[in-house]
Order: sequence, then structure tokens, then C-alpha cells
Amino acid sequence: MPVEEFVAGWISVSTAWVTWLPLREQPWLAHFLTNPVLSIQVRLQTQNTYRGIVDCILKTYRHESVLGFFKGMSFPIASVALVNSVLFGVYSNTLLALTATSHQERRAQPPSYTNIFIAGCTGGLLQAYCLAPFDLIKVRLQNQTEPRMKIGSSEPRYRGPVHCAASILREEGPQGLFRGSWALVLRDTPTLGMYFVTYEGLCRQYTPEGQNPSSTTVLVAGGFAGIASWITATPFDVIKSRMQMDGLKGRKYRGMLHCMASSFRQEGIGVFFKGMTLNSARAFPVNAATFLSYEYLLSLWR
Ligand SMILES: C[N+](C)(C)CCCC[C@H](N)C(=O)O
Repeated sequence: MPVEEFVAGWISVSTAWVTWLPLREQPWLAHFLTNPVLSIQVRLQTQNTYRGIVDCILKTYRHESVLGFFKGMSFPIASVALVNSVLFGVYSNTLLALTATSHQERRAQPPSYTNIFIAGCTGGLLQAYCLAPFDLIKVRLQNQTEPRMKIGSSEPRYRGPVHCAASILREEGPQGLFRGSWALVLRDTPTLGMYFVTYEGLCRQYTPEGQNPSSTTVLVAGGFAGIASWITATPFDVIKSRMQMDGLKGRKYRGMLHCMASSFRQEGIGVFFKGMTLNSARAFPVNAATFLSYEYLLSLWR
């Protein structure tokens, strides 16, 4: 089983330590810059106290200072490398199994979109399982609104990612760490299939046959692949985040369908699109940078 893609997937999002790459830190930087966006989006999706994006930003800043925007960040940076490596590694190896072509041969013998979709879904399914516990901890930490380091204010429930994981294990058992994982699998499986179809489709569209796509093409195709997958993933993303927050103060939902039905009943169809603008805005730079460094690394090892 070729492992380059696992490695490239790993490095392409956690390149801070690869000091010789001109592109180093790009995806890391993108995650750093977009984390405030993520925190706001998770809060908008799961808490009803905010009137909108601006209100949420102002309240977060007023109560928790700038630190409030960076809650739950060290953890996603470490986990994103693992998860991305699983996604790209499984994707490429599934394509190899389906089409008997390696990454290098795929420009000359392009796989069909059906195969790309199947491989993307397989990668998405496995990455969702790896992501589940990390994502749960991230969502729980991002939803803590207690200000950090303020004398006299109430202690936040979780002191950090490790404390959060230990508390969940103690209070809710190992299955507690996988709360919401069904919604996560439903969110990621088809949408990551689409992610790779969009990326490949755009690359092929703008690249003369047999040639490698230019850096600009890779950036644009990667960015749009991110946007396309996030737009379609948003409904399940909302449900996933709500299921993950459930269990914190007793159980509100009997299951995923109950969560969907009761969210819809109380908040209307709009609830399934909460956070979509922010998700997509963040998706462009993150995925443009991820694909650019991924392709760059693989071309170095050719
Ligand atoms: C499928 N879904 C859109 C949910 C996730 C796509 C993941 C791609 C990338 N790691 C990112 O964070 O944007």
C-alpha cells in the first residue's frame, strides 16, 4: 500500500515543522486565521443567545477578550493532521484499488468521476471516525462562554482538551466521546466524495490534457472544492454540533432524527443553514492551501 499520500495529507495541513518548504505553515496559518470564524460559527449553531454574526463577535469579545476566539485551537491543529492524512491516504489507495493507477499515473489515465466519488466517500467515512472524538472536544471547548483568566468569574467546566476528554470519559463513558458521530459520518461521507469530484473536475477543465495543473488552478480548484463540500455539509454539521453538545446538561435529544425534527419545529428550515456563510468563507483559503501543498509535496517525491 503506497503511503506517500498519507504522509502528504499529514504534512499538507501541519507543515510548521517542514522548514525547507516555501509553502510551510500555509495551511497551519489558514487554520490559525480562520479559527475565530469557526468559534463564532459553532456558537451561532448551538446557542440561541446571539442575534447574528456581529452580535456574537461583540459579545464574545466583551466577555472573553480575543482569547475567546481561539478556544479549542491547539487540539484541532494536531488532530487535523491525522485526519487529513487518513482522508488523502485512503482516497488515493481506494483509487489505486479501483483503477490500478498510482497518483503519478492519474494525469495520463484520468479515473472516472464515479471512481473519484467512491474513493472520496471512502476517505470521508474513515476520516469521520478518526475525527469524531477530536471534533466533539473542540465543539465542547468552543462552546464554553466563561471568560478565561478573570479573577472572580466562575470556573469553566473543562480546563482544556485533555481535561475535557477525561471528564467526558468519566461522565458519559467511551461512547460519550463518539456522541454525534453518526451525524458526522453522514456529513462527511458524501460531501468528501463531492470534494474530490469538484477538485478534479475544475483541474481537468482548466488544464491542457496530459499536463499537470498550474498552482493557480490547484488553488482555485481546492478552494471551490472546499466551498462545495461545506455548503452541502452544513445541514448535517448543525445536527452534529447539537448532538455533540447534548449530554452536557442532561439529554435533550433521543437521537439524530429527533434532533432534526425538534430543531426544525422550533426554528424552521433556516436552522439547517446556520453557519453556512462562515463555513464556506473559511473553506476557501484552508482547502486552497491544503491542495497546493499536497500536490507540491507529491510532485517532489515523484
Ligand atoms: C466534508 N466537510 C465539508 C465537512 C469537511 C471537509 C474537510 C476539508 C478540510 N479539512 C476543511 O477543514 O475544510
